[in-house]
Amino acid sequence: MLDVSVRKRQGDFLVDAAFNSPAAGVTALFGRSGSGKTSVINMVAGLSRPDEGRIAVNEAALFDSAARIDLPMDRRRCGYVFQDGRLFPHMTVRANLTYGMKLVPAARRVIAFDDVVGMLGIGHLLDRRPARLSGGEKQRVAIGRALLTSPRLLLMDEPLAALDETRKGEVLPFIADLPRHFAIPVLYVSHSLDEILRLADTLVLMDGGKAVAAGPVEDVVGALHLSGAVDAAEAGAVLTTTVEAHDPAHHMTLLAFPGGRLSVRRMDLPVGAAVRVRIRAGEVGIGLSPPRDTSFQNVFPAVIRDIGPPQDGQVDVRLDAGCTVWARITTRALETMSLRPGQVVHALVKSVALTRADVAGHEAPPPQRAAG
Ligand SMILES: Nc1ncnc2c1ncn2[C@@H]1O[C@H](COP(=O)(O)OP(=O)(O)OP(=O)(O)O)[C@@H](O)[C@H]1O
Repeated sequence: MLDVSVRKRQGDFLVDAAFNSPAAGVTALFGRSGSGKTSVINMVAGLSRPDEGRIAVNEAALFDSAARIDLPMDRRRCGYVFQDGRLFPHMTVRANLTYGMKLVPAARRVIAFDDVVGMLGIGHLLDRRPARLSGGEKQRVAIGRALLTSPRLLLMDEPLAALDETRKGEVLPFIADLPRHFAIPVLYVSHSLDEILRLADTLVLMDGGKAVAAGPVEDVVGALHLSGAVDAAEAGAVLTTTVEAHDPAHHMTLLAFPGGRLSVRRMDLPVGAAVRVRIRAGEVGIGLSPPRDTSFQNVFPAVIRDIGPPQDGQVDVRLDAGCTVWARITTRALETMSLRPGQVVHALVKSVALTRADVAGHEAPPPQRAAG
């Protein structure tokens, strides 16, 4: 278990954040700029000292003001990957990597050089200096250097933020595989919902210095929708589904979820694989009866739970289809259809975005849009 409960005044800003998460997989700290994400991760690393609180990884206290524990950075055994890599420019990649390793007594080295180099695909770069690496290669080396300190927790503060989309796509699968491959929990700061949906198991939503929600990603995404922590275009639902069957004749795959089935573009995954999908509110409409003449492949019954406040002529409607799905419709449609809470309707899903296909331990494909 990763246990964080910290209080610190920084000028006018008060960090007062408490959350815990399983010390396994990726825990993401998510929130708007200035919400306190970096402040929290820096306190975990030992780069900044809370006024009071407790930080523990699997019962090992790194900081505990009541017990007067404040381990120095090197004894916290946290690997840290920064946004800008921070490699030593005068050293080769090999020297950068072994630098991290030599910081740790040989008896405590549980992660092997060859394993890290092989897993990150950086064997051909070992004799180069950082100036001759691409941004994505630099970040892979920075991750390798952090791993080779055999940390008990890997901290990553926006490690992809400085990369373009292509480079991000290169590095992201490595980060996704880290926790399982090396059995290391990762605490990951990002303000990109796409990244978080690809990577995270647990989501901590930060707002105004506080952790306002924490839990499995699928649960907390509902809170994101309500809190305004994501832009309207990004808001929606995230569901974990299971591959139920393939329809090779139509190049489709059927995904089972609590409300029924979703039909998406064919995925190369075995039946039974767990797949995380995202259904943006703007991609969902509402019908009073199941439409017969439509190209929509994904239509399922649902009950209206809430109708949000109107904004720019649109409202978000919270639907219960065995799990929460949001639909964004016009206020005019709301009035002409006389929609109200408790009513049984049909959700019409225009498209489903696949965000992660390894929830049950399978390889993650690149994100793709699937016609629905
Ligand atoms: N040393 C400091 N002294 C005073 N205020 C600080 C200090 N460090 C951070 N702050 C303030 O604390 C708040 C939270 O900053 P923090 O960097 O933790 O946010 P963040 O969520 O990581 O933001 P971003 O996504 O932009 O990196 C900000 O208002 C910032 O100005």
